Amino acid sequence: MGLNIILTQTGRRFNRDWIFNGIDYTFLEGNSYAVLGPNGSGKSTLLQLLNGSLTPSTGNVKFSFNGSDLHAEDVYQHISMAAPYLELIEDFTLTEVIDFHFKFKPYNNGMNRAGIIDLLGMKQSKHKLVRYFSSGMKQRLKLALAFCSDTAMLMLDEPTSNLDVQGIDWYLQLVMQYAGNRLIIVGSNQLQEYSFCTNQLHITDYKRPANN
Ligand SMILES: Nc1ncnc2c1ncn2[C@@H]1O[C@H](COP(=O)(O)OP(=O)(O)OP(=O)(O)O)[C@@H](O)[C@H]1O
Repeated sequence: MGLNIILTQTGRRFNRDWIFNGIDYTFLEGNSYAVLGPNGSGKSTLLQLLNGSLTPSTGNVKFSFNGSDLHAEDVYQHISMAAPYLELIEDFTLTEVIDFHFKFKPYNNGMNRAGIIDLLGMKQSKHKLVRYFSSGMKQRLKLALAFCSDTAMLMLDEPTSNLDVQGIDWYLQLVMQYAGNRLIIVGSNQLQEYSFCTNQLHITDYKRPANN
């Protein structure tokens, strides 16, 4: 399995404001990339282009899966994503959230519901409604769902938001154990959460004015 993404002269604007422009960049299967930049620079916007949920205003975003072209609207099937703006279903219990998620995505090899609850250390909270989880517990749950899904791309926007020091260590363990050989893209401005990435894309390099 493998997902590749090729950007050619890619730019995005909202109304008259160009967020970035002229990105030529290739994201290759099996590699890890950090998308870096200060608050409001356009990291989340670029991640949305890379997961097919937003179209570029100029230039191209081309996806391929196992060597065949993939339509942007089908990319979501091959992605697991964790981000502060993607909400969990608050009216579900932990068990229900896990079962619901894995109706749509397959488990990683050898993983199952009990394995995830173990990984989270949340046996006591199996039947607790997610709305009563702390913000750190919710973040851990989002990360566990993403890492334990068998998908070609792992997309993590601000993966350690709301995590304490132990939570950050726990996240780094997930990276070592469950990242596997997939394409990993991390949107971040905190070294601790992207230092394992072997490639870096700085949004500020693409703040040049647009021609159109
Ligand atoms: N739907 C939208 N309509 C108009 N402007 C938008 C929209 N989405 C994002 N923006 C603007 O685009 C810019 C980039 O936002 P984005 O969320 O991509 O930044 P970011 O680098 O992820 O920021 P942060 O680190 O704070 O999460 C901001 O100025 C934001 O206001």
